[in-house]
Amino acid sequence: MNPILPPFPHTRLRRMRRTQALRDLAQENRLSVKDLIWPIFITDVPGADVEVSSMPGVFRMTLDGAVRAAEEAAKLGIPALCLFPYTDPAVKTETCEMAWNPENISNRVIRAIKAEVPEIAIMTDIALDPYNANGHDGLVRDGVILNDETVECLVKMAIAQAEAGADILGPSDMMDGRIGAMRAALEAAGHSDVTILSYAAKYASAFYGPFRDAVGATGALKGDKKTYQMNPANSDEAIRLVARDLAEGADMVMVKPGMPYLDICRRVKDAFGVPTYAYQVSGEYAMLMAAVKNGWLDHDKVMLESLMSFRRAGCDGVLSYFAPAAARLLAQG
Ligand SMILES: NCc1[nH]cc(CCC(=O)O)c1CC(=O)O
Repeated sequence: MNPILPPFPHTRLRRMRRTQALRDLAQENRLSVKDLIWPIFITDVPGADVEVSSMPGVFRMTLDGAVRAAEEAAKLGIPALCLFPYTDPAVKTETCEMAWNPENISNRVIRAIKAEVPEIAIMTDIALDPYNANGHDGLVRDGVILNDETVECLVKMAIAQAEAGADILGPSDMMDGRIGAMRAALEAAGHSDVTILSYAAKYASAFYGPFRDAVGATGALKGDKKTYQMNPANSDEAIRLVARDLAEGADMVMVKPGMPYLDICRRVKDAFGVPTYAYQVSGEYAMLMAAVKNGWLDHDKVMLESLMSFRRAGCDGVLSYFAPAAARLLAQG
């Protein structure tokens, strides 16, 4: 861009900011309820359907609660829900079989929502951590996260979710080769319409802390995820990962976390022009809500400003725990 800018006073940039009507006309980006994906935590553990202490206003839901959330999302116009299971430590094993069990909580919730509110798109999470005694996204042997063996498990998980009726599969595991393996397996199993939103540029971030509380992984996780999630210092590597996942058959890509990585969102959108999403993760939500609770920030204003920042950075949409609150506010105009 090469702006033509005659000298002052011919140019007075404040002219276009004088009234709301002029500001509306000059506005470059807009935030709509249609840009939102609402992540929810689901559980079948009795008594676990409570507020997540580090995420004020976010509650784990039972199957019935999740169906009600889908009804609410439909009423508000939110196009998609993303499901994250909180599991009983007793079902977590080192081999993670529960991850591809058609009767696990995620797959039951997918079927229940699809039966009651079919118009809502259901996104899933594909990674072994909710079912892994080690808390890692992949199988662990002698302290090493196994890539190829994990991919086989992830493919089984993907097929089980597709069979349950998921619309969007969200591999969040960061193993190499998983998108291609899943795409081939989906085609072979007759699920050629199931979309993949790859967590392509997912960083080893400290901002996931509250999420690990929400899904009950905090105690289980041994060590960190730095051998598979990205180094927060890297940017070119994100471009290579996105290129790789698109080449393997991803329909959409994600950058995660969101606000500390808006530069990556912009680079990805400019480089590829594909449907690009950001995940405003649990720690970002917790951070804003903590300041709101202290009376230091205005809830509605920071919520909308933070969500708009993703649109300005080139994102087509955003996964956010603020989705229902933002949708209600956007409906008021
Ligand atoms: N596969 C796990 C997964 N999927 C989504 C999140 C984080 C989401 C959030 O913080 O809101 C994580 C956590 C992690 O990688 O440890």
